[in-house]
Amino acid sequence: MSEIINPSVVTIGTFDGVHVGHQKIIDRLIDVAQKNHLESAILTFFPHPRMVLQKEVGIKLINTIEERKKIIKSKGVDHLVIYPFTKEFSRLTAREYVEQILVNKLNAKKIIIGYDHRFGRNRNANIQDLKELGKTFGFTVEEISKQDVEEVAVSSTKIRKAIEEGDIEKANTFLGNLFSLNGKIVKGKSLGKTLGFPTANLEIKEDYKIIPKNGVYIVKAHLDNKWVFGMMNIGTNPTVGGDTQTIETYFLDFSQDLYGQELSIQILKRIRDEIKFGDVDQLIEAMNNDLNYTKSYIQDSKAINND
Ligand SMILES: Cc1cc2nc3c(=O)[nH]c(=O)nc-3n(C[C@H](O)[C@H](O)[C@H](O)COP(=O)(O)O)c2cc1C
Ligand SMILES: Nc1ncnc2c1ncn2[C@@H]1O[C@H](COP(=O)(O)OP(=O)(O)O)[C@@H](O)[C@H]1O
Repeated sequence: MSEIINPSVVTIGTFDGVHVGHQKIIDRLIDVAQKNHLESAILTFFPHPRMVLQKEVGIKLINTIEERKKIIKSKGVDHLVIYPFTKEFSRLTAREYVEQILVNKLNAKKIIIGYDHRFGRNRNANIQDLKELGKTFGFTVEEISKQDVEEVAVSSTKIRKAIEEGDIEKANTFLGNLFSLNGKIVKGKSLGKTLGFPTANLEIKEDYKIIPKNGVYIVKAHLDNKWVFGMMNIGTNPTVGGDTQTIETYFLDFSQDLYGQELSIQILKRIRDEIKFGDVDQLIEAMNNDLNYTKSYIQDSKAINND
């Protein structure tokens, strides 16, 4: 973790999704920073505390740590400080944590924090304790109200649920952005080309990334300096006897080799469930229907966005 030399205003949290509720806190953080001539910093823990303390839960996150870094940077926050959350770290007392991290490493002069934030060994300390420690260490504490905190927590949970149910449009509305999957294009079973629909297989290295419900989706990706639309299948390819989950996209009006490339694929809309067809001809017919549906979606969205 890098140290922040200049005095800062800090907020602490996971910020999973960096959604419209988080955006309000980020706006506040930047506003306080500017008015007080401080640098703005978000302190986040990675791996997520629940990944370390409750491994069995297997939590899924909307953003990988790399995705979160990128989005937060794009919002104009000066520092995203990622502190490695370990069992040893979780045993620091509240005072040790405040002194070692918030004061010595982040040089915090102001801390913006939820009314119910708890910290230190066994989550012993609360916002009142933080205010007291502020008197010793020279920072002040600004509280985020119950209502604002609940809005944020509820929408991260709501977004995860919407993604798991395949309701990408709802997730995108809450995110104020398009949900995306990022990874590398790898070789598949080499069946796609024979079906007339070559598909780029996306390999996501982070096992904690949330994956939408199996099914077919309209997507877009930035390839070769332009936006290309595609249709993505998430599933096990039951028609051709597959059994492991793959994420594969056929890109429209595109014919280049994508193997080995890092791709960011943004998901726009769900089309249908993945189906186990009786034979490959039925699958091809369904893919052609998906193609027609996708083309008319693109036409309509072009009419709306005028691009
Ligand atoms: C738009 C689209 C829809 C698809 N729908 C289904 C489906 O409903 N059922 C299915 O078994 N496979 C479906 N597939 C997956 C094909 O079976 C898959 O593309 C084929 O197995 C090629 O795999 P490969 O890329 O590993 O060669 C779909 C693929 C695409 C691109
Ligand atoms: N329109 C396209 N959409 C997706 N991939 C394409 C397209 N045109 C060419 N490709 C290339 O073809 C590969 C997919 O071919 P495919 O026969 O499905 O093989 P495999 O399943 O072994 O990856 C992609 O990874 C990409 O490199």
